[in-house]
This record gives sequence, structure tokens and C-alpha cells, in this order.
Amino acid sequence: MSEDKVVDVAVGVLIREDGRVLLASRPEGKPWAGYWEFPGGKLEDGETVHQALVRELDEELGVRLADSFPWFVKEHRYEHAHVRLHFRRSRDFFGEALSKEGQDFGFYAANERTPGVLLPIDQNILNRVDLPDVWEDSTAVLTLSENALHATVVRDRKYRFVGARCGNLDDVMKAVAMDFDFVIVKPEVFEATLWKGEPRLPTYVEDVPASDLRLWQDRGAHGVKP
Ligand SMILES: Nc1nc2c([nH]c(=O)n2[C@@H]2O[C@H](COP(=O)(O)OP(=O)(O)OP(=O)(O)O)[C@@H](O)[C@H]2O)c(=O)[nH]1
Repeated sequence: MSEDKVVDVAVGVLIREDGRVLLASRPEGKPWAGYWEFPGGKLEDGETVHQALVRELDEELGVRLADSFPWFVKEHRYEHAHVRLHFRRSRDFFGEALSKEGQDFGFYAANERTPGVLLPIDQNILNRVDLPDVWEDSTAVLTLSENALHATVVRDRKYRFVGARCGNLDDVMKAVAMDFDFVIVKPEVFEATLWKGEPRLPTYVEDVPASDLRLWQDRGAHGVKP
């Protein structure tokens, strides 16, 4: 099979104080025009993901992004392109959004209906915004052991989030293939579960204090499980 060209895309998950996330419709003239998405766009030469986001948010919506955290990387093949989406979260942004390219936009929670349909992979990702930064045991979450990655798992509808404990990148990629929502890793294997320095799923680091949250988020973790 020939390798198709992969397009790197910076995607911003801007979370307001009430937990709602900025979503916008895709402008006319682009593939999937009119579908809703997280703001972002293709990386330009030499840009980091954060720099691309700062530029795209300013260009598309007039929003100033101060800081952002790495979240995870998701690959998807569309008819028009094979994209590698680098998602980053932010709670640190300023300015009233403006429709600079004729888009509709607004802040929405995962359980709210957007005026238009979200891009195919974005609905699942919007759901993950509600994963807490500091782990809370919940009846809505199913955590599977590493062994489960080698067995057939029936995705039970009563669970909103399904994740697995992972010891290495190979296990994480299995969890990605099974469309799990998160992984839990030990601090000593955290680096070994990253793909080129970035997580492939929201990643909790286990057995570390909640006070180290910021430190782990700077390194790419979603959160901590004390
Ligand atoms: N911005 C954004 N793009 C997404 C999301 N989900 C997703 O699959 N994509 C895909 O990532 C690619 C982003 O490209 P784009 O066309 O929006 O980028 P751009 O603004 O730099 O485009 P341009 O170079 O045509 O102006 C598209 O193929 C789009 O379908 C998302 O949530 N936000």
C-alpha cells in the first residue's frame, strides 16, 4: 500500500468557565462546508501546534489564545485528505469571538445540540471534554485492565467513557483502534506510551498527587489519578 501524504492540523478545544466548548461551522468552499468543528487549521512550515492555533483563532474568529495544553493526536482518512489532528485544550483565551469567515459559532456542552452536524470524529471527542482532570470514580466510567486489550470487549451502553490501563505504546494503539476514550498509565512508563512525544488518547498518570496536575499536563497528560 502506498503511503499517502499526511496533513498535520492544529485543533483547539477552548473551554469556557461553565465547561462549554467553542465550536464553529466550516466556511463555504472548504471540504465538509457547513459541518461544525473545533476551530483550527493546517500547520504552516516551521510552526508548532500552539503557534498554528494562535494564528488560526485570530484569523478565523478574532480570539486571542494565551496558553494551551497538549491533549492527544488523532488520525483520520477522509476522501479529500489523510489528516493528523493535534488536539490541544485551553482555558486561557480572550476576546469576543467574531465571524471573520462567515461561520456560525458558539459555546456548547457535549450534551447540547449544535445548529449543524459535527464532523464525523468530533462528537466523540467533544464527549471527552467532560473527563475530569483529577480522576473521580464514577459509574459512567469503565476501566479495563491491560489484559482486556487482548480480548473482545463489548462496549456497554451504560458507560459514557471506556478506557484501559496501558503499559506501552503498543497497548495504547490497541486502545485507539478500539475507540476507547482514555488510558491510564504509571508515571514511569508515561514517556513510553507517547507517539513522537504526544499522547494518542487522553492519558491519566496513576499514583501521583493531585498537586502535580499542572506538571503532568505540561508533559501531555490529560490528568492525574492520585
Ligand atoms: N479545524 C478542524 N479541522 C478538523 C476537525 N476535525 C477534522 O477532521 N478536521 C479536518 O482537518 C482538516 C483541517 O483543514 P482546514 O481546511 O480546516 O484547514 P485550513 O483552515 O488551514 O484550510 P485552508 O488551507 O484550506 O485555508 C480538514 O480536513 C478537516 O476536515 C476539527 O475539529 N477542526
